[in-house]
Amino acid sequence: MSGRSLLLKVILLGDGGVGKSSLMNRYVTNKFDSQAFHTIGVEFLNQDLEVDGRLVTLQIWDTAGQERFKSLRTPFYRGADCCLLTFSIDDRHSFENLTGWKKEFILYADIKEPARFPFVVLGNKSDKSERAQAFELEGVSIRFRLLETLFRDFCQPPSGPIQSSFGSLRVLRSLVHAWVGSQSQQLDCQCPVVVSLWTSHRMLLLVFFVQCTDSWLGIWTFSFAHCLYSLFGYYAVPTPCYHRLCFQVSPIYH
Ligand SMILES: Nc1nc2c(ncn2[C@@H]2O[C@H](COP(=O)(O)OP(=O)(O)OP(=O)(O)O)[C@@H](O)[C@H]2O)c(=O)[nH]1
Repeated sequence: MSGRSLLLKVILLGDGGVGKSSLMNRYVTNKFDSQAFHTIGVEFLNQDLEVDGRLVTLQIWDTAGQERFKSLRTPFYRGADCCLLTFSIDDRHSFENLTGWKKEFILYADIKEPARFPFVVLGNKSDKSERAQAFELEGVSIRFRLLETLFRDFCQPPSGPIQSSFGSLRVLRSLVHAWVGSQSQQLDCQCPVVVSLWTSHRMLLLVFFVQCTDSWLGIWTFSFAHCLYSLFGYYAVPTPCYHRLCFQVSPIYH
């Protein structure tokens, strides 16, 4: 391993109770507290990773999702390298609110080119699939229309090759690698991908890599996934491989 560590600031945003603190603690300390309290303001933990032989320190900032803590969390958005927009799959509003979270982040982090900024959407609490299925019955397409809107919104075709402030998407991929373990080992692509993965404690991650060199391919991929879901109730997971675009099909819930 070479050189000094590269520090990467990652911000977790999302409604109160979606599980941001739990995600962070699970990732860094491998602990899960079913009686977790609401965060007040912000907290952060560091996690070291090795990426391509280089040491990267992820500084993960967990923020308070409740509205009353807005003024306490927003000053910490500046300087972020990546924003993880988190929702709970059993709470549709937490998903609908992601657009607002994204706007808040762009404003307070003073992001000049939002279309080039790496946002990742995480859907947490996959173990609560029964409630999520109730949403399905309420209106099957609502959630996916939202996903599509969000995806399109995030996936404005960039004007040039992606140049994130920390070099490349490799670091982000490594974050997801570490997060979801061995299942994500094939995450090596240059296009936006929609991934659904279960972690060891059954969190579903819907990960949208939205900064990419070829957005149109991503939109096509997403449409394909959407079609599969509409037709068969299955979600297509492009096994991320840019040159040989191949698909695994997995049920979105258990
Ligand atoms: N069933 C289930 N519960 C979870 C999961 N992740 C978190 N929780 C629970 O959800 C509750 C809220 O989790 P937190 O991690 O505190 O949520 P938060 O988003 O940090 O909330 P704020 O601090 O208010 O912004 C806690 O009781 C957790 O135990 C999960 O994957 N499945």
